[in-house]
Amino acid sequence: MPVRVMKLCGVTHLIASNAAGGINEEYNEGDIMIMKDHINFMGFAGNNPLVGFNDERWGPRFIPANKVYDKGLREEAKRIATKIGMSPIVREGVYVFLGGPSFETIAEINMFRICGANAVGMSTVGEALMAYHAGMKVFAFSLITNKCVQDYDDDREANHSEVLDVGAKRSGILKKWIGGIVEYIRQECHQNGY
Ligand SMILES: O=P(O)(O)O[C@@H]1C[C@H](O)[C@@H](CO)O1
Ligand SMILES: Nc1nc2[nH]cnc2c(=O)[nH]1
Repeated sequence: MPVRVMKLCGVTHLIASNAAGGINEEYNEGDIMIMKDHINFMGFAGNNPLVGFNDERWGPRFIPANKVYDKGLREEAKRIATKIGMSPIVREGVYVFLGGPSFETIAEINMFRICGANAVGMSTVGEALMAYHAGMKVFAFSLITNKCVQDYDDDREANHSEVLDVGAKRSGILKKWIGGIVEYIRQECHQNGY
């Protein structure tokens, strides 16, 4: 498990990113959504990375999941976003994790919107749960690469090339933002004697 290898190497914080479709109709292509929570839809079907024998050296058998995404890191990330002038594109919301690789049907998107999801994607939740279980602080965000189709009269179709295009377009500002967050984590580790 890569996250556990990181833990063995002394890593204390996980920063995870993903490309995601925007379900919240106020979200625009190119927005960045800080993950404040997730819906582990894969987990509903028993596909949780913590299933199976639990070695207590990694963490306890049963863990709470209401504080997976560290509040202090989220607040700091918003502060840095304001400082570098990117707050107009920064959101905070709930990510729903599906297995893919097909994108969603209109009925699925409508269901997830009603369930409180703001963005949908195919990753991150497994890694976040593993890291939180092992005592690491987790920060995760989604780059909204497309607005999900939620209407049968909308002829657009989700596709991977727009995901890559939006990723390339936002790479500069994301490097600056993540650089600021990493510097904050470095100082925090230093203060805590790591
Ligand atoms: O960042 P991830 O890997 O979650 O990106 C999503 C899932 C697929 O790799 C890709 C689909 O276009 O976006
Ligand atoms: N599942 C899913 N993953 C994505 N990654 C980027 N856009 C999307 C999307 O609309 N749905």
